[in-house]
Amino acid sequence: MSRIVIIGGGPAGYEAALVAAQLDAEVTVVEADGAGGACVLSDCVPSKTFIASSDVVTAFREGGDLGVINDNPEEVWVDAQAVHARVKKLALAQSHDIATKLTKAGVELVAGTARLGDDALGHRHPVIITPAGGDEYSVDADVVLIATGATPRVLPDARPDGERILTWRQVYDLPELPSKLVIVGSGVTGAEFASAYLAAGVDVTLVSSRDRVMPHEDADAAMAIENVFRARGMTILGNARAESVTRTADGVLVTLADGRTVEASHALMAVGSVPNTGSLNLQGYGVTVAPGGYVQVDRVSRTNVPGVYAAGDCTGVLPLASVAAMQGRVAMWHSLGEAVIPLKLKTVAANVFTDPELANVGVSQKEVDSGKVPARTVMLSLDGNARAKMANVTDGFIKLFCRPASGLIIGGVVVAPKASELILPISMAIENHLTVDQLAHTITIYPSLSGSIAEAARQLMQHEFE
Ligand SMILES: Cc1cc2nc3c(=O)[nH]c(=O)nc-3n(C[C@H](O)[C@H](O)[C@H](O)COP(=O)(O)OP(=O)(O)OC[C@H]3O[C@@H](n4cnc5c(N)ncnc54)[C@H](O)[C@@H]3O)c2cc1C
Ligand SMILES: NC(=O)c1ccc[n+]([C@@H]2O[C@H](COP(=O)([O-])OP(=O)(O)OC[C@H]3O[C@@H](n4cnc5c(N)ncnc54)[C@H](O)[C@@H]3O)[C@@H](O)[C@H]2O)c1
Repeated sequence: MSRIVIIGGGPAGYEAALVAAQLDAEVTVVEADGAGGACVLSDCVPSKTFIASSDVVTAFREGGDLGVINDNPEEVWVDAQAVHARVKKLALAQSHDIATKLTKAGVELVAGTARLGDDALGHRHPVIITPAGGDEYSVDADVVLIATGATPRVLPDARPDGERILTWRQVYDLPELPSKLVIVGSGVTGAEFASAYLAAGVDVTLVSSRDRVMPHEDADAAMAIENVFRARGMTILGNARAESVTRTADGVLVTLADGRTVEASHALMAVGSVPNTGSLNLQGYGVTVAPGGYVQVDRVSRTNVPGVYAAGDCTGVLPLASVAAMQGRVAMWHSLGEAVIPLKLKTVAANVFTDPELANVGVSQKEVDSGKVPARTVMLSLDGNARAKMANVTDGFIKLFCRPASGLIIGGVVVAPKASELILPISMAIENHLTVDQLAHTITIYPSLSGSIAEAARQLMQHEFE
């Protein structure tokens, strides 16, 4: 029986553990904070739960446009303590569910921390485990999986204090919503929180280091969302780098590199993450660590040391829960001798949970524009869609990319409410090598937003005859 030790119990670690247990390995997961890791306890699950509450506020505020009158929309307010309590309760419940699943599968779950021991230059790898409140001990593993995730990046002159200068993990401890919030960093994390706080009625200023928000996303989609943000009253400072964030008597002062300053009641730092790899004795053990602290892995999650694998955010491959989970599973299938398909990022769909949402999959507009990927493109606004009109959806579009000659679908972008649910047909089309003709011939529900996906495919068909 193979002895496996997994360091970190987030999606990479716990999904790996379930696969290894299914393959009859003896598995130990060592997790510092709780089953589900940061994904469940402090990052993905809490933020999406918070957003679920802010979406309700938006629905209330916009009801008037559909003839549902709230005499005083300003009276709709967010009880921060109730929302925060719900966020924490839901995260803990999810963590508990995962712990139960692991235990039922026969996985040993140790609350504590672990690191690699001294390199024994053998086939087994010593892992030093320090259980919470207990004495450290060593386990010799045939296979070790490093799945330790990442931690919010801290700027030297903007140190979070948990009161006024916050990381995204600390916001749920606030007794009330900020009266004025400045969010530093307009990547996916910054944009999601900016959208949610704005909806919740907070005066939001977003400090964006580039000329537009979400610089890594599709430019049309990011601009569409930026326009919604501005129309709803958000202040967005473009080409602005925060140099420092300091406390004032009753709030914070953000100083930008160009000398501008912003005062607010609170600052939320969303300037990226750093991998949790500093205290694992990786270098001592001979595991290659790339610049930035990421563990270097191949597409089956192997490090350079046989028997030592790594998965998830600590590898920097693509920081998504879905990818972390697949990297973890692939590591176990590979190490336990199962047939395995190396990780493919081509069909990974991602979604930004702003309002509206932004989902994408496959090739990007940037790759098409640069000539790297030859493709035909169509971008179809949702404003002609009957269902969108009924629901008063005024912002959004569907974008499809296909191969010029064959019409094979190779990518797509959706900006819409619940874009996360609308991207699946495009992902399935890419995964299953479908053409725009095949998508166009699929009969969709009328009226539906997904009807616009088939309509976009029809438009790409028409191009073939031009
Ligand atoms: C605000 C935010 C929102 C996000 N929303 C989404 C989303 O909607 N969808 C999505 O797909 N992705 C989302 N992500 C990304 C997603 O959270 C990560 O990709 C995912 O958590 C990575 O999983 P992981 O298993 O690698 O690490 P983690 O979930 O970070 O888990 C790693 C765990 O290992 C523990 N650990 C570290 N060192 C040790 C040690 N030495 N011993 C024991 N334990 C240790 C850590 O405490 C942590 O609990 C979001 C990220 C952020 C920051
Ligand atoms: N919905 C989701 O799936 C979801 C949500 C959040 C995060 N994530 C994952 O996490 C990854 C990281 O996203 P992120 O937004 O946390 O980090 P990021 O690194 O993508 O963005 C951080 C931003 O902060 C900016 N920045 C850095 N220093 C700054 C400064 N001094 N002043 C102003 N701006 C500054 C950077 O230029 C960058 O644009 C994403 O790519 C995504 O994979 C996913």
